[in-house]
Amino acid sequence: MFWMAEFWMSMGTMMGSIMFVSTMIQQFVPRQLRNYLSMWVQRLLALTNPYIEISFDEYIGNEFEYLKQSKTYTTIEAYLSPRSSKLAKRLKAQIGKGNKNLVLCMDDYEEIPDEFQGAKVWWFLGKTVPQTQSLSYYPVFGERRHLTLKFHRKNRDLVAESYLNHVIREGKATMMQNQQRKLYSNNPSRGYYEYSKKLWSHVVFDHPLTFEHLAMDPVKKKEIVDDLITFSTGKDYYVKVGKAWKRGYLLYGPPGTGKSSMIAAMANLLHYDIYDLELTAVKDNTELRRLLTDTSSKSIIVIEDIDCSLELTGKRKKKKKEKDKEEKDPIREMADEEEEDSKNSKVTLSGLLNFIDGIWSACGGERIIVFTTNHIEKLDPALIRRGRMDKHIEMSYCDFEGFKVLAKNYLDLDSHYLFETIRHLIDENQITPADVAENLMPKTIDRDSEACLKNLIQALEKAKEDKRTFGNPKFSSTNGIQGFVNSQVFTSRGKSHSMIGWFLRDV
Ligand SMILES: Nc1ncnc2c1ncn2[C@@H]1O[C@H](COP(=O)(O)OP(=O)(O)OP(=O)(O)O)[C@@H](O)[C@H]1O
Ligand SMILES: [Mg+2]
Repeated sequence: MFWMAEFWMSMGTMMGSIMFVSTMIQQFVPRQLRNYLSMWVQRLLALTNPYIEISFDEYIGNEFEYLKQSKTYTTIEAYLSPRSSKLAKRLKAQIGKGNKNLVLCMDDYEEIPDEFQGAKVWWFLGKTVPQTQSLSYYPVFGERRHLTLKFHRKNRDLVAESYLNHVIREGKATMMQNQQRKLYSNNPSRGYYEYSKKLWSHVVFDHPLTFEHLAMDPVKKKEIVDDLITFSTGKDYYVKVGKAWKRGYLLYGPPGTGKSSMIAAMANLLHYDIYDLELTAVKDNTELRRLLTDTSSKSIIVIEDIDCSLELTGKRKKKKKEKDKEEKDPIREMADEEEEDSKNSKVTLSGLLNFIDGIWSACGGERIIVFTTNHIEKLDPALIRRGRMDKHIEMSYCDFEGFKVLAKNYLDLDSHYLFETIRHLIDENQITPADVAENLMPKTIDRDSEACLKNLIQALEKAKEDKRTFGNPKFSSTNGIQGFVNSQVFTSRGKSHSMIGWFLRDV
């Protein structure tokens, strides 16, 4: 016991002496000499210390200017977040973007190890606390954190050339995943928004639909997913072949076959924003260009019902003019024309072609352009030729494979004795996935699966009966009962069915 007391007493004396010497140095050694001495001490330590440290500050700037949060720091923080939650002993919890979930990150003065290609490194979160507190609007005099990366000097090249790039790449990917995605729609060029100069307005895009939910041929589905992933990871390839980093998809098929649903699945797969472009609200080609340059990269630009959009700019106006010509006096006619011109979009086909693949589409890159249509045969071949619309995807009626996907989604069923009956009926009829989905949707609180399957069988039998009476239906109705529907009904309702309308309906 006695030796312990003596040990602590001598320790105390030693600490006291160190403190005394350091106070003396602070008091009597001039600052410049102090800095000089400290530099030499650091150099001597570096000779014996085999570890190298790189520090990343939370804020950029100095005390005399407004401090900006460093993007590098936040990216590294995002990279470390999943590792911290596994490895750090003390963690801080923050609410993630959109108040959705808790994000864990390491607490101050914590250290976590990481490994890269066999090399071990350590990350340490430190902070500098100001000596004196003063009031400020800006975080100038507040606490400043810094992340320090420590590694052995033999790994210097590996860290500088590969590891840091890996950290930034992964960090950015994590940030993308945590980010809330947006569904933008263009504002009409006349009216309030013209003065506020806001071309797009947005809502949070939070649609749960993924490729797994989509009822379609599994081989085709895999091909599309592969194509999208190849595109999103193909930056270097596009640079190599000298192409703008964009890809066009044309989705065509009858109503209710999943064209809009596929756009949601694409956005969810790639974590891209969606820009739903309503062409009829665009004043002219110049505005179309401005809209494009105002989109961000990592986005899907959608023009729904493209056949209806183009019709509005040309043919329909002409017909009306011809009809009215004989009935009106010339002055009235001119005034009406001017009024109509100011209302109608003057976007031309060539403007749209420029929009897709002209020099304007090269701004920024990483954009997907999607057109949807119920009538591919109505589209100008120039608009959909490969290179503009690189991939043409036909969305079609539901087959048995598609039904199985929907039965799993809606009823959590992999098999059922009624499946065989449905297989025969589905092969004999044309029914859209939207109709199948509607029939499979439980209508009672007990979610009786068998009743839903019977509903579907009933709808399919009715469709069979109708087919016998009226012939093959052009399209199915979307109220769950198969019917003979004139295709004109769908053409005329076309424009009101924009992506945003669909999104809000589905949410
Ligand atoms: N292939 C599919 N897989 C899964 N669900 C589908 C599919 N097709 C349609 N649905 C269901 O039907 C609803 C309507 O489909 P969606 O809006 O995607 O059709 P659409 O092809 O865009 O139709 P329109 O041509 O009228 O715009 C969706 O919300 C979804 O619930
Ligand atoms: Mg649609």
